[in-house]
Amino acid sequence: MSERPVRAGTRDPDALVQRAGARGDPNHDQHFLVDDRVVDRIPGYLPEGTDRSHVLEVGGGPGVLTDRLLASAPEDGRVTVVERDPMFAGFLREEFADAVEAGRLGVVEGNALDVDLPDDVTASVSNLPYSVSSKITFRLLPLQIPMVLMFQREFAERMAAEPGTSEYGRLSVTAGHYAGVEVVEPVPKEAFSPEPAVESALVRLTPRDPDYTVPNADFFLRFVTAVFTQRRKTVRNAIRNTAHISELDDADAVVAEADEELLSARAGDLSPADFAELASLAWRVGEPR
Ligand SMILES: C[S@@+](CC[C@H](N)C(=O)[O-])C[C@H]1O[C@@H](n2cnc3c(N)ncnc32)[C@H](O)[C@@H]1O
Repeated sequence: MSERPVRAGTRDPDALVQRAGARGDPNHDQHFLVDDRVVDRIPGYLPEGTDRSHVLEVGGGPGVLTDRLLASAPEDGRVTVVERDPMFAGFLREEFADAVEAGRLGVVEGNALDVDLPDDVTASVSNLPYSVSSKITFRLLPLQIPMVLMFQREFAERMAAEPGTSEYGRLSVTAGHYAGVEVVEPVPKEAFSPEPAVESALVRLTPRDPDYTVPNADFFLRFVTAVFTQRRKTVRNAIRNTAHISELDDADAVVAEADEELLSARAGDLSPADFAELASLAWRVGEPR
């Protein structure tokens, strides 16, 4: 049995998994980082100048990332880790008992989708459970904090995609509404145990105001989602065909007033600002419910 090291930031991933006494269960999104070169780099991907006084980690597992986050926090800084699996939540409390006692680590046992989150978190660094990574991300994005999150690689590339590329879509526009999105490191399957079926990537999300304005953010996101469900159609037809999703009573009024160039394009060619122009018009004349 390996000893628990005293200094944060030095715990060996394999030893942690061993001490936790349980293998990761892929059916519960449990793929643990075991390549310490990758883990060591992760906290450094937060944007320069990030306030690290209270970092949120979603999905702590056996705590290899928790360990690095505690090590990279300022002396009076805190880490809160949310973990759904009671066995791993209990292990984290025990393994990091010193940090818990000192008030530097809080372990919240529960589902990150609905558990109360502390209202003073300043950043998030997480190796997310992939089956709910989108929902968790869109719960965190409105907090407008810098984040470094691990995703399935394909998902990460869709989030960061530019207009006109095949990866560009609903995800790129909606995530980009809250943050600048950059893929900072592709991570191979071998960095995890058990290995996931897909490749992964680390993404940096830097909060920012978009370079356009919209009268209602929820409606904008709904409108973008609706139009992208018909990405092969012209925007004109997509707006008409998806009024039930965007919840517009008068999609024809939108089409009658919109710019012809935007209407004859496909969704994948519109910039976020183009979407904002159309959504603003739809909000004004389309009788949104
Ligand atoms: C990919 S593992 C990451 C574990 C650890 N941070 C690491 O990097 O090795 C995801 C963790 O999230 C936990 N988890 C799964 N679904 C969750 C949810 N809805 N809310 C909170 N934690 C969840 C799993 O039990 C697992 O420990």
